Amino acid sequence: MNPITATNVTVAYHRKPVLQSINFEAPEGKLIGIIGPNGAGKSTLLKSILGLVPKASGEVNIYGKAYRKQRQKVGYVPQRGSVDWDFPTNALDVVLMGRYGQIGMFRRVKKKDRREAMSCLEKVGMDQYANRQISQLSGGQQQRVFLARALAQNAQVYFMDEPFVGVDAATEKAIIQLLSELKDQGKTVLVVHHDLQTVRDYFDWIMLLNVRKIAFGPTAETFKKDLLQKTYGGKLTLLDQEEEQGVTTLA
Ligand SMILES: Nc1ncnc2c1ncn2[C@@H]1O[C@H](COP(=O)(O)OP(=O)(O)OP(=O)(O)O)[C@@H](O)[C@H]1O
Repeated sequence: MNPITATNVTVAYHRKPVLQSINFEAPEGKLIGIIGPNGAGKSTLLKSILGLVPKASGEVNIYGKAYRKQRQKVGYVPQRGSVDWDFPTNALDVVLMGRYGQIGMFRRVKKKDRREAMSCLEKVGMDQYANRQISQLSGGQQQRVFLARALAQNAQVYFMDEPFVGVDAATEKAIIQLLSELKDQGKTVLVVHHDLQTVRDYFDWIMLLNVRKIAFGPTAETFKKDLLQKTYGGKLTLLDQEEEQGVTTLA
């Protein structure tokens, strides 16, 4: 069964549609990039799937059922800028929050949960910061803690909103390693992504989005100049310049 099925999803802010009639079926066990210009609706697509913004119409199913029935199967790494980092909590507690689906809101956190959470922090190289307040971590370290929280959830489908923004090369590598481990475990990961240069290396499939779905398919067939032109419009001249400089190679 497909991990995500979106049917006719339309979202409007103040009556202005920012996503229009989006249909897609995401294949299982793939790393999927969502690509498109600023304001294309990429974050809104993730939020509408997770029920964080209301849909004007349409429906999304996770493994055939509404999201509210499948919460435990879904992990979300929000955009770093959208999180209140002054919230007084330490890194380990943030990761433990990821386990509440399994612990149950009103049951006590057991040693096993702490061990699991610590091992997730270890996987992202943050175990030595377990007791540090999250406001006292660097941007890249905060991002790693959020990834650890998603790991602790042990979900089947992950949504990540620009996880590579503002992180150093080592963190970017760590995230990519983690994504490929999730994929090896048969999990499906949707990632909002900006850097066109890395699309081909990072993703098996991509969605090109600009209010409407322009294309969705295997990267080799979809990361094409004509489709990118349709997605980015006039802004693609910038890509052409990069191509001339040998920075981006478009098929
Ligand atoms: N809470 C909101 N209220 C009103 N309009 C919003 C809100 N959030 C987003 N928008 C508008 O919806 C459109 C899509 O925004 P969204 O953040 O989904 O785009 P995006 O593709 O993720 O952009 P970026 O690449 O810049 O992060 C934009 O025009 C934005 O201004």
